[in-house]
Amino acid sequence: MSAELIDGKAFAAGLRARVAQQVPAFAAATGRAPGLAVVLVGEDPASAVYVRSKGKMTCEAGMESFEHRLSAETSQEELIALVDQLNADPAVDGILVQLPLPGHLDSEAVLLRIDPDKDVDGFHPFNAGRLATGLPGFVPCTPLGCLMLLEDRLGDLTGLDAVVIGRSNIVGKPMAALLTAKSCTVTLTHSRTRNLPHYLAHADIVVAAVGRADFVKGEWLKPGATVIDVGINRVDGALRGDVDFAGAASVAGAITPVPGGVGPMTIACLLRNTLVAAHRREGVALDEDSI
Ligand SMILES: Nc1nc2c(c(=O)[nH]1)N[C@@H](CN(C=O)c1ccc(C(=O)N[C@@H](CCC(=O)O)C(=O)O)cc1)CN2
Ligand SMILES: [Mg+2]
Repeated sequence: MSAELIDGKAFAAGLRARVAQQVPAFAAATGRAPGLAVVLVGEDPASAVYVRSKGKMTCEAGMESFEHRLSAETSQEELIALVDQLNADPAVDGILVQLPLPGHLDSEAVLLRIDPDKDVDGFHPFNAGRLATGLPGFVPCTPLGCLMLLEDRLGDLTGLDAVVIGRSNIVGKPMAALLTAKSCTVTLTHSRTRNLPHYLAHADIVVAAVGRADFVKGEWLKPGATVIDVGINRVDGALRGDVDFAGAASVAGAITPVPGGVGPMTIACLLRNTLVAAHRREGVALDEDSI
């Protein structure tokens, strides 16, 4: 292995500490802590772990956590009613509905119901549109975390060639928009792209979010590339990324591990977005770029 390891776990811990540092001043100005409501529907084991972590880290940052656990049989109307209640609650600055939802529920309609000013996941089409047009809004946590790791490693990204693999609304598309806003030359590829190695051969930055274990091979990479692996694939009880780590690590300049790379950044960025939402809602000044 010659690549440098990008320690997302350590970076995320630093980000959570910077968020926590800002909470007392907000509380002094408003008489309350920032509040995050997380909604879990059903018993998906991975989702339950993520929701527990979100609650724990929200409290550790000095913020208020409101957890809503609903049965797998919850109806669309009941879920929408809860979102309406959270939209109207002044103690709630951020609302997150844990995905995936059980199959009988309409995720798009639920996300559309969240007040865009409380949409700390950045999944509402209003915030997606703001990101696409370069206006301030909320950026989805996973691609925001990837961008922070990239800027920490590479500094100014201007002019770099970036290839994003995966076109989901949650990672691939917002990632491409963020890198475009940072003046990268971005190619958005996906599982159906013909001749992916052709595009990767020129990429200074690779973000893999395709959802297939070991999909990206080391020999496809440009030597020295910075590789961000968003994949969390469970194979025979172990976690695997979307990148063949051993092969890629002998070619890349730097790479995120799985676990311990992008994953921890997702929750840290959620806390960051909640802090930002609270300040914006209360009209309290915050230097958002310093966090
Ligand atoms: N409403 C949302 N739903 C989902 C999101 C999201 O951002 N908003 N993202 C994922 C799940 N997720 C957070 O919700 C998440 C995934 C992974 C991690 C993480 O820390 N992963 C660890 C490994 C953990 C493990 O062993 O499973 C790592 O990569 O090191 C945190 C949060 C889908 N749903
Ligand atoms: Mg995510």
